[in-house]
Amino acid sequence: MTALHTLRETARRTVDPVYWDFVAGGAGEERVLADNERAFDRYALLPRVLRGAARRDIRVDLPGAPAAGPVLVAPTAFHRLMHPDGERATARAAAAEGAVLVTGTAATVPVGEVVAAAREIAAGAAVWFQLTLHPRREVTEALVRRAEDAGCTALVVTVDAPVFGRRPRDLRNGFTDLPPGYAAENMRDLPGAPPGGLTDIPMSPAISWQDFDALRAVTALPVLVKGVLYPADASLAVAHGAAGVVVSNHGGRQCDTVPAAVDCLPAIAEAVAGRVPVLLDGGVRRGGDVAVALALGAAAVGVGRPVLWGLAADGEAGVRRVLAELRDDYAHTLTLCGGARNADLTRDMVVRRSGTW
Ligand SMILES: Cc1cc2nc3c(=O)[nH]c(=O)nc-3n(C[C@H](O)[C@H](O)[C@H](O)COP(=O)(O)O)c2cc1C
Ligand SMILES: CC(C)CC(=O)C(=O)O
Repeated sequence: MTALHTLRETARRTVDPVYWDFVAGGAGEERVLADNERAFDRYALLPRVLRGAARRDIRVDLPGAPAAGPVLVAPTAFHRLMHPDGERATARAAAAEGAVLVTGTAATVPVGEVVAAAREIAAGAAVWFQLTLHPRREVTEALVRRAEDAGCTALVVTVDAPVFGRRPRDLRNGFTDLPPGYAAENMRDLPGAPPGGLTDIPMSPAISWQDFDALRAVTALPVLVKGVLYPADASLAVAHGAAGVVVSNHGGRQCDTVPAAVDCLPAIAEAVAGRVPVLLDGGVRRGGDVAVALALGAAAVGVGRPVLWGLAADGEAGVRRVLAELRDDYAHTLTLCGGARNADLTRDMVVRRSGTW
């Protein structure tokens, strides 16, 4: 069992089973959830040798995060369900490990406190804000102002949630709202918006690129688009001024009939053609997965559930262990593949693992 899997099992024993199901589960029959991880087993790396790769540097320049580590904390809702310190602990851990933290609309600690917690650990810590666009633009704008005032350095707009995914575990458990004392704090007291319960996260199928353009008009922050699987949508995102594209199927929590995230990466990297960074999340569980994603064209990867395992198992220290393990395992894999820099991992080094055709 890897270090991450040990933390997962500790978390499973620690967390209320209803909250565990919320985190661990996915939409429908959880086919996509399973496939995100399994897909990485279908790829193998062909190492290069004798490349004189002694001076390793795995940093990457991302929007609002120069010299970031290649593993980001993907935005996940309601960290206080995992640990009383919630997003505060996650922020401190991410800052300590040099990882970009994406906090967001559904955080249970207000964004100002999250950024302050990160900056207490490292003055230059980068925190991005995940935004779910509200059909009423003034609500979105008020949320953006909160993120800007807090000191977030980029926005990440989630585009794969026009409606909430149908998640059988949550339906069976009756997990339809947050327990008393917990709220999506950033949604509190917004003009005309409801008070910040689970169902108050604004999801609307009416949102379009026009809303995206309207968002860009009210902020100077770089805006990434998260949840793209269709290559032409990645091109559209670039055309609409996106600063980055995140290939993601929302960790298998939305549509249960889409491909594994990593399988969508090459076509999107091709469509974007280096104009903006392409990121990937979904199923990343080891350094080799990070290496495969980078070789297939990702500039960096996000991790969702493993961070929550670490948080539930051991708070800030647990999240640090997860991020350090993935970073160090990636760096080790890079060296084993003859690379010193992320760019040394190239697409021709990725092959199908035998027996998985
Ligand atoms: C419990 C949980 C909550 C999530 N909440 C959000 C969210 O609020 N906004 C969002 O864009 N993505 C959300 N995601 C999706 C993650 O950002 C990410 O796409 C996914 O977790 C990556 O897959 P992984 O968990 O296999 O690493 C959530 C995922 C989980 C597991
Ligand atoms: C509360 C939700 C908006 C969080 C989410 O995106 C998810 O559970 O996948």
